[in-house]
Amino acid sequence: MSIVLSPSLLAADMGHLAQELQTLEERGIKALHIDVMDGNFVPNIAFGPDQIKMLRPLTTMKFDVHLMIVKPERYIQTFADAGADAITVHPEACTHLHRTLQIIKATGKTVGVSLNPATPIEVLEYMYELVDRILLMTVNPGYGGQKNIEAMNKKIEQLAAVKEANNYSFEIQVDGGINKENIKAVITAGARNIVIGSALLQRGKTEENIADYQNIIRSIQL
Ligand SMILES: O=C(CO)[C@H](O)[C@H](O)COP(=O)(O)O
Repeated sequence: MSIVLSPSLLAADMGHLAQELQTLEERGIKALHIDVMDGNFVPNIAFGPDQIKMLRPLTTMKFDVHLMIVKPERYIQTFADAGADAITVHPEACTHLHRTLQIIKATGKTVGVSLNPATPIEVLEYMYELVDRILLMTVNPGYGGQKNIEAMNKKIEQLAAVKEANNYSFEIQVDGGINKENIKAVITAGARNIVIGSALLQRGKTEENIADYQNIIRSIQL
């Protein structure tokens, strides 16, 4: 079973960023989740293309860029040029989701779509074949360190059932409040790419945490 662990940059120690990225890479992490927040779609502000551009030469990890911004189509090329490998947008923030997904596709980056907890998966009914990744938010987006909404496990199962029934190729990603206690439940429900911020990037404990998550993942029988 292949599970991707995607540490969230939001929880990184900004004073020692280069070192943090090196630790992640040395421990086998292949993807870094980068939350972009505009203070409008979500109440918080975080990261822009200039920071991503500066980080790009520091690591070979894939940059998985989650755009929590209104009208993301305005910035997709900018983030692609800055070094994103994967770009994810919210239907709740797009006027024309299909067009926005086509714009991402045209950049050659992988195409992701993310749903807030209150948004049902049915909004994606005609989009499933266009996307490489569906990110189910397991908290309301905007802040790291929030409590996981357990009811989202049912939504993960529902999406996994749609994927299985139709043989779709998209990856199911989850983000928000994932920790050592609940990671097994989200994977059992069907998630295969797990974003973790505050319960992974902890100064002095990051290496131990990664080993713990890798062990938990290895122990899961599906
Ligand atoms: O995108 C988020 C909030 O908008 C996530 O919650 C964040 O990336 C992960 O942080 P944590 O694991 O601490 O919940």
